[in-house]
Amino acid sequence: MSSVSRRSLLTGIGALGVGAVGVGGLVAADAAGSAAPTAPAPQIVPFRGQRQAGIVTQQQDRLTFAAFDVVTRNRSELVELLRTWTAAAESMTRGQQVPGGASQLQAPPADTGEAAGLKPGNLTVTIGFGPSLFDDRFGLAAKRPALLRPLPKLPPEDLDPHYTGGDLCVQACADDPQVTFHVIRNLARLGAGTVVLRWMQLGFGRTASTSSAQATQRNLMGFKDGTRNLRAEQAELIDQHVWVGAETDQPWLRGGSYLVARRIRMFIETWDRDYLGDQQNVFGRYKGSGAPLTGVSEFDTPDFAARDAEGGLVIPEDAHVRLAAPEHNNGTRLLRRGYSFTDGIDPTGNLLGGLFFIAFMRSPEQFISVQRKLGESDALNEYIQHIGGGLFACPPGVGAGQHWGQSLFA
Ligand SMILES: C=CC1=C(C)c2cc3[nH]c(cc4nc(cc5[nH]c(cc1n2)c(C)c5CCC(=O)O)C(CCC(=O)O)=C4C)c(C)c3C=C
Ligand SMILES: [Fe+2]
Repeated sequence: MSSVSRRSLLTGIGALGVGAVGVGGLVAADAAGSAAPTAPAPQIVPFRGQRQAGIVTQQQDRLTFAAFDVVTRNRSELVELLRTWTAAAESMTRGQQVPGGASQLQAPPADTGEAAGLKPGNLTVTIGFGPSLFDDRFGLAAKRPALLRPLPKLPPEDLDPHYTGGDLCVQACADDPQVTFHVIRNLARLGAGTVVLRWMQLGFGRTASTSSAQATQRNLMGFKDGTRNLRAEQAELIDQHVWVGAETDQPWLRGGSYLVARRIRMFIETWDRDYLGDQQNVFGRYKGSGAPLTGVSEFDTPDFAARDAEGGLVIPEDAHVRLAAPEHNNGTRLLRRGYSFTDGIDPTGNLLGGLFFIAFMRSPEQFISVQRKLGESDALNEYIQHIGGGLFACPPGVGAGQHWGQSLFA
C-alpha cells in the first residue's frame, strides 16, 4: 500500500466505524461494521450484529484459541450448549460474569472468578464449526458446505494430531490474557459432558493489524508483520475476500467466513544465527523499517520487477512477500489475524514458539493456494515448520434473541 492510499484509509476510519468501542477513542461500531456515534463504553465490542465480532474487529493483543470435540451424540444437547455458550460469551464481552448462581454456598459458583474486576478489554468471542461436526452424529451431513473439508496435506507441514482439527473452535481475543483465558475455561466448564477440549493455544502479541488505526507489530523473528494485510476500512476488499457470499451451497454460512489456524513453529535459535542481510532477503523487507527492499518506508508498494546493478531481482525469487503477494497469486488475499506464541522449550532445550497464524477468508482455497506456493519454495521454510491447526466455518453474526447455532440448526 502506498503512503497515499494509507493516508486515505486513515481518513476513512471514523466514517466507516470499524474500531472497537471505548479506549481507542474511535466511533463505536457493531460487529456488522455499521457506524453509530455513541457515548464511549468501556472497552466493549458489541457481541451481536450482522457479522461475528473478532474477524474485522480491530485486532486485540491477546488470544486464547481452543478447539473442542463434541462427545454427545444428542443434537438437542449440542444446541442447548450453543445457547448457553452464547449467553455466557455475551455476558463476558460486557465484562460481566457467566450468568447463574453466584452466592449458593452448596454449589460451585457459575463463574470461575478470575476475571472479576478486570476490564472487558475489547473482548470478542468467535465460534467456528469444523468439518468433523458434519458427520452422521447430529444430522448435519447435508448442511456441510462443499468447501468445508479437512485441508489437504500441504508439504512441508508436519501436523501433530494433538494440535489439529476439532468439531468446534472458539477464538477469544482481548487486550488482557486473563480475560481471554477466562472465556475458554468457562466455556469448557459449561460444556462438561457435551464437549471436551481437544487443543488450545495462547497468543501473547498480535502479528497483524486489521485496522489502519493500528501500528504494525513485530513477530518473533523481529520483522514488522501485517503491513500489507487487509484492513477493515477496505470494505469492498473485505466483501470480496473475507465474507462468504451467495456462491456458497449452504445458505446458513452466508455472511460468515472460513477460519484457517496454523500453529507454526519458528526455529528461533537457527534464525538468530542468520546474518541480517539474509534475514531481510528471506522476507524481502528491511528488518528495521519494514519497508520492501525496493522502497524506503514501510507502506511503500513493493516493486517485484526491480533489479540490482548485477541484474538480480532486488526482492529475491524465493522471498516470502513475493510468493505470498496477491500480485503473484491471481489477486488472492487473506485477512490475517495471527499471534506470537511460546510454549516454553522442547525436550532438547530449544525454544518452542512461533506464529499462531489465523486468517479469515471467503473460501479455504485462498489459503490452500497461497500455502502450496509458499510450501514449494519460500525461503522462510528453512526456519519454520507447520505443526498444527484446523479449518472452521464461522457462521454469520448473532441477531437479537439468537444463539451461535441458530443459522446452522434452524
Ligand atoms: C498461507 C499464508 C501465509 C502463511 C502461512 C504465512 C506465514 C508467515 N508469515 C510470516 C511473516 C510475514 N508475512 C508477511 C506477509 C504476508 N504473509 C502472507 C501469508 C502467509 N504468511 C501474506 C498473504 C502476506 C502479504 C504479502 C503481500 O501482500 O505483500 C510479512 C511482511 C509484512 C506484511 O505484509 O505482513 C511478514 C514479516 C511468518 C513469520 C510466517 C510463519 C511463521
Ligand atoms: Fe506471511
